[in-house]
Amino acid sequence: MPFQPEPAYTHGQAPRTAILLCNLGTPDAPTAPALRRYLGQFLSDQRVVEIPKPLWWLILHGIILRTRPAKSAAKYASIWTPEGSPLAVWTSKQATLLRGWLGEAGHQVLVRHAMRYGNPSIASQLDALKAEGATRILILPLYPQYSGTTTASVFDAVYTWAARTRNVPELRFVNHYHDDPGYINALAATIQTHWKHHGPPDKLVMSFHGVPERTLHLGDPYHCESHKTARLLAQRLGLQKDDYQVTFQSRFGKAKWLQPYTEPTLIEMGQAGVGRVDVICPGFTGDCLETLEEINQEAREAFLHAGGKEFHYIPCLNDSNLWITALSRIAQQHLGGWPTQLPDAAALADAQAHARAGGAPAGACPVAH
Ligand SMILES: C=CC1=C(C)c2cc3[nH]c(cc4nc(cc5[nH]c(cc1n2)c(C)c5CCC(=O)O)C(CCC(=O)O)=C4C)c(C)c3C=C
Ligand SMILES: [Fe+2]
Ligand SMILES: [Fe+2]
Repeated sequence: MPFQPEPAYTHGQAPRTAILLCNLGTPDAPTAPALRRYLGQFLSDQRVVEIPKPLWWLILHGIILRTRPAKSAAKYASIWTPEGSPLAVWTSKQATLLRGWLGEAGHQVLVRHAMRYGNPSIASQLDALKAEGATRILILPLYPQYSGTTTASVFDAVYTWAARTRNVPELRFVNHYHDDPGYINALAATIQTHWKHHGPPDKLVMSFHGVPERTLHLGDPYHCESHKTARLLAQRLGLQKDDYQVTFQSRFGKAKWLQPYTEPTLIEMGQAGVGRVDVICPGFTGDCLETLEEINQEAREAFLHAGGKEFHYIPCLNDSNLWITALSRIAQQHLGGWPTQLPDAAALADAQAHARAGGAPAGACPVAH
């Protein structure tokens, strides 16, 4: 792909630091055509589905994209809000709050959010940050646990953008924060607040998004990081082994995924006489289809149908103060050494002079402007 032309005045630009919060992405509307576009992009990513391309292309276009979009659209319609898809709403809100939090802490950094699939795309937001003058960009995925299927795929999109960019900003990447004390503390506080009003359940289920089991054997740390999050959270809540259970949800396809599976486990619990379960999804930083529909609707119904008495869904961290505080600390740790103040008056005047001259400072370029 040819490199895009870029304005030459950026040669003399004063440095600015930026953060790009990245999430998975969501369809633009709860309709079959929007779902087809979204799922087509998502499920064509070889990080997500590792089946060899020609065979997978046939299955994806011949079967999945003919049947799944309409079914998924109906599920999305059941959780859609007047502002849009919950995942998009929370992600955008988190970026706005993080900008404010960092500003309060005296850091004048640019903050935007992007989606790996759908809109706003990672490439469009990196272009926008560059146009706003960002010369250093921290890539911060909203996935606490690293997985090749999610985190690395975000990084791929950044590398692809960089590979077609002439003047590449400095880039840093956050791999994970599954054991970050602020993140664990924010989760614990959400649960404790719920228990203050409702008392503790018979069982706390911590449900993480699943991945194919083979990725664990091929070196993906996601399984271990999910279990570490759960262990730290249980410790922080003072729970014993029998008080909680880690499960994996959202299985896709016929292959074996990480076990135990969330819904079958809840059914077993209902059948075994567990009266009340509380379910939290610590791997999701914002509520979305997988938590609001799959857990709070489908899994709830399955548990109650199997004999369970009470099902409490504990929402994701979303816009909680403790979570945004944790996120801003995680960002600040990774910004270490990068200036986070607006350029001083002299640097700005210098940059403006270069911009007016249409190029770099006099004498700094090998050619006259
Ligand atoms: C096909 C394989 C999939 C893998 C591997 C996978 C991993 C994975 N996903 C998330 C987070 C989210 N997934 C969401 C939706 C979703 N996930 C898959 C498939 C895989 N995910 C599909 C097909 C869908 C779309 C919905 C559907 O049609 O069923 C979402 C919600 C998006 C939303 O719009 O609300 C999130 C978030 C993680 C963290 C993860 C691996 C660790
Ligand atoms: Fe997923
Ligand atoms: Fe493990």
